Amino acid sequence: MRSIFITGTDTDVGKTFVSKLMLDALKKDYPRTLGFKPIAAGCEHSTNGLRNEDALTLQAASTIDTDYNVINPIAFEPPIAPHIAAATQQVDLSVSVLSRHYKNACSLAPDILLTEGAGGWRLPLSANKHAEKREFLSDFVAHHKMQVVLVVGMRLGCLNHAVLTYEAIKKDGLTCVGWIANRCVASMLNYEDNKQTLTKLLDAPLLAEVPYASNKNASCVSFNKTEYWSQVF
Ligand SMILES: Nc1ncnc2c1ncn2[C@@H]1O[C@H](COP(=O)(O)OP(=O)(O)OP(=O)(O)O)[C@@H](O)[C@H]1O
Ligand SMILES: C[C@H](N)[C@H](N)CCCCCC(=O)O
Ligand SMILES: [Mg+2]
Repeated sequence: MRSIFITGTDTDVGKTFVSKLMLDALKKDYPRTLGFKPIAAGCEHSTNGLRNEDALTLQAASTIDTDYNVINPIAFEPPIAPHIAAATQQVDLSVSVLSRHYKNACSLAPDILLTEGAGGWRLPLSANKHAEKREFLSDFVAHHKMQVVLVVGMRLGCLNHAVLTYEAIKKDGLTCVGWIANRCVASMLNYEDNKQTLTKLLDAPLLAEVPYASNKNASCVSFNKTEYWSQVF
């Protein structure tokens, strides 16, 4: 099984949008695909319990048919930082709890498991004055030695966010197998110059470019893979 973690330069940069396109593209070479959204903040009440749009998107794009709760085991209603929602509801958000859910997803024997983060790389799972008592979502990714794909939301400010995220991934001892340029805004001035800058600053290949979809629907855009895509996947 290949275990890929999808991180982004921030919340709302297109991790889910790109994950859906990746799951679509990967099923040719990896028949059993599974998207996994361990923590979702921002859910709607349904008759079956809380439901999150990202997790539903991943569920629909996966070839493995499984229960919602496997794909999204930890769901909070308010669209806020998950550790704050967890504290309010006295829910244990930790690497050990996430690992239990991760093992459950792995037990379905996917050829590829695509785990979508929440927010950016250093998302807190718990906050404590004492550094040794803190946990971050990145600790969970490091614990399972996942390969990381960085989604860069191509908008002003992304250079700083992309370089800092890349540095943190490396510092955590993980491999960023590539980055994806997602045109999440209608127009970015000097887009090509920004893309070229990132190809020089990030020591990881550009795997694909995703055009802007004016209707915000990932089914309406083509996923433009580079020559590096097939080397990585
Ligand atoms: N290439 C694109 N073209 C048009 N709209 C896009 C594109 N990428 C993302 N969007 C839109 O931007 C919004 C944020 O995207 P998305 O939900 O995928 O972000 P995210 O990084 O997964 O956020 P979160 O941190 O909440 O999981 C969505 O409305 C999505 O449809
Ligand atoms: C609600 C939002 N869309 C995400 N699900 C959660 C983003 C948390 C970001 C936390 C932070 O880094 O400030
Ligand atoms: Mg998302």
